[in-house]
Amino acid sequence: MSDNPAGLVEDSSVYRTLLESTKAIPWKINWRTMRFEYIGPQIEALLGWPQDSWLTVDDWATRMHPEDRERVVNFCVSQSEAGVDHEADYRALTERGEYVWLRDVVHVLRDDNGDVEALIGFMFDISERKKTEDELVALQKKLEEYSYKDGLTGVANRRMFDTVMNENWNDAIRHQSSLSVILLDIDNFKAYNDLNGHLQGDECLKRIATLLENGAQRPRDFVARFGGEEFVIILPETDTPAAISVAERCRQLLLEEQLPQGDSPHSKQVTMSMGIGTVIPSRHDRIADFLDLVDQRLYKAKRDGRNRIVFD
Ligand SMILES: Nc1nc2c(ncn2[C@@H]2O[C@H](COP(=O)(O)OP(=O)(O)OP(=O)(O)O)[C@@H](O)[C@H]2O)c(=O)[nH]1
Repeated sequence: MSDNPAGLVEDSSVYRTLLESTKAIPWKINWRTMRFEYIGPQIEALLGWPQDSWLTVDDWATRMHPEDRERVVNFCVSQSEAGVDHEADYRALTERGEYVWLRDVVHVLRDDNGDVEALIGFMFDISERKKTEDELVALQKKLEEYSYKDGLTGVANRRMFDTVMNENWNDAIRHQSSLSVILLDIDNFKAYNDLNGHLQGDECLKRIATLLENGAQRPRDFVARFGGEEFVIILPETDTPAAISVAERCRQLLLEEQLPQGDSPHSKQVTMSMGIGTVIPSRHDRIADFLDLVDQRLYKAKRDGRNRIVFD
């Protein structure tokens, strides 16, 4: 029987062939001299730098993205000093000036005294994986956005309105400040859709959403789509006269847009009706009651002939 029971090949050329035919790039660094003792020839195909240009750890560190360098070098040095195997992801500079995402998997070798002697490892090209990760992060962000944005108009949706309204309500209780809300409904929008088509109706909703965002100018003012052809504006720290002037500004902006109503018997131009409410809420008041009151005013504006603002 052989004295090599594991069947390990003793001819080092076999190992070399194996190492140099993998996609991962093998390397070895002498920890005392901080010089490369070996790096696989595959490095040239991946990064463009010739195999014999990798002399010291400085060649490794300087060919790293400046944003990754300090973090990765500090991490690898501290792990190596502690004798801990580790991995690090970073962007490596190519000879053409581009960057490739690498994962370095590092194994720490110790001598008989237990002192760190060398580092050996493999570099893996993880660009594809990173790309997928980045795409997933972007997708996740989009999904989060969709969960609080109205898909058609891009302003906040009803769910977001509920959250923001709650925050402002509590804030107004705490500071005993005036909180105003404007509820707006496009007039005769059914007729608009019937006359101009649903797509044109969608366009009209988008333009009105943009215009409302321009009309409510303070940083904490907040516009949301309340549902269908109804929008809502929250105006924190705003009394009734100030809320009326925001509503008037929005109405004015809509008139300036001159959106034709189509061949409608109602009016030549798209208009909207608005209800305004202002409250300095106490702990006993309920948001739903306040919104009901504003809604009643909006419907009073409709009943009184539309294209108007009702605030009491
Ligand atoms: N194009 C489009 N239309 C919508 C959307 N959401 C709601 N609508 C339409 O808005 C119209 C609302 O009609 P009604 O509730 O009868 O009110 P109105 O015709 O505006 O009449 P008043 O509010 O009384 O002035 C309906 O025809 C809905 O189909 C949307 O996302 N896109």
